[in-house]
This record gives sequence, structure tokens and C-alpha cells, in this order.
Amino acid sequence: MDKKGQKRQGYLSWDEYFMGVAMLSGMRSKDPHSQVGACIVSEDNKILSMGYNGFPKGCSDDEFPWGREGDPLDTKYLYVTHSELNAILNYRGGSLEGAKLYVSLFPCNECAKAIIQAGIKTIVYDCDKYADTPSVIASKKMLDAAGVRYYKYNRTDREITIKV
Ligand SMILES: O=c1[nH]c(=O)n([C@H]2C[C@H](O)[C@@H](COP(=O)(O)O)O2)cc1CO
Ligand SMILES: [Zn+2]
Repeated sequence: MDKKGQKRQGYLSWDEYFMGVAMLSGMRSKDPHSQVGACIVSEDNKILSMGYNGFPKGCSDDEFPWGREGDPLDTKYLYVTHSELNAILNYRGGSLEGAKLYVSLFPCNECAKAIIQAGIKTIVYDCDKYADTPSVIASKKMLDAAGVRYYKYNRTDREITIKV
């Protein structure tokens, strides 16, 4: 029950807020199959950077391929920048040492290397649909060795509606 003079109830938790921002970033992705979003947060809960999966600057979303199969040169995989790497590269403020990464999909091995080298110490992920692939197994091996903690986001199933 709301009481006069007391704080509002039902506000977003930090985890809901940061995972929500990561998912919102993912909604910018043009990938028709997997839209991934990432949000980097400082130790004292300030948002430092965001990213989503997409082609590098100058590589047109309409000219480069979004397919998944066939000649590797005709698939997205050789061209797309992952959301986590984009979030790291988008940061212009200096060091990410000790930061946390919220990401909608578990980071691959290439992103794990960048995460470790950037000094990010905690990963909060939502989906882990590629857990059985060599890429994610290798990723976890490196994160474990480097002492990067990772834990699954606890979905609250809160619906957030924004009219824009
Ligand atoms: O860590 C990741 N971060 C990330 O942004 N991605 C992107 C690359 C691709 O655009 C898409 C994966 O494509 P697909 O699910 O169709 O294989 O997600 C993929 C991974 C792999 O775990
Ligand atoms: Zn990756």
C-alpha cells in the first residue's frame, strides 16, 4: 500500500534496469535471426556503454549478407560485430576495469577475450542457447581461468511497455 511521504513501490531493480537496457539495445539489431544487446555498467551502477550486433561502419545492412548458411563469404558470420565487442569499442571514457556486462546472449570465445582484456569482471547473461558449442565452451574456459564471474539473469517476467 502506498503511504504518503514514502518512496514509490514497484520500481525497476538494478538488474531489471540494466538487462532491460541491454535488451532494448538488441532491438536495434538488423539480424533477422538473433538480436543481441549488451550494456556495460560500472561498479557503482552507472551505465558506461551499450551495443548490439551489427556490421561495422561503412558496411551497409542492405549490401552485406544476413544469411546463416552457404559460402562463408555470403553469410553474416565473417562480417558482424558482436554486441559485447561493440559495447566495449563504443566506450570512450577510459578504463572498463572492474565493470559489469549485461548481455542477452552468453558471450562467444572472441568476445570473452575482449571482455577479459578490457578488465570486465562480471557478466550477467540471459540466454545461453549456444552453450554446447565449442565457442561457448572455450569462452567459459577462458572466463574461469581469468576469474571473470558469470551468472544467469533471474527473469522476473515483468512486462515493460514504452510508447515511443
Ligand atoms: O556472443 C555473441 N554476441 C553476438 O552479438 N552474437 C551475434 C552474432 C550474430 O549476429 C548473431 C548470432 O547469429 P545466429 O544465432 O543466427 O547464429 O548474434 C553472437 C554471439 C554468440 O554467442
Ligand atoms: Zn561474441
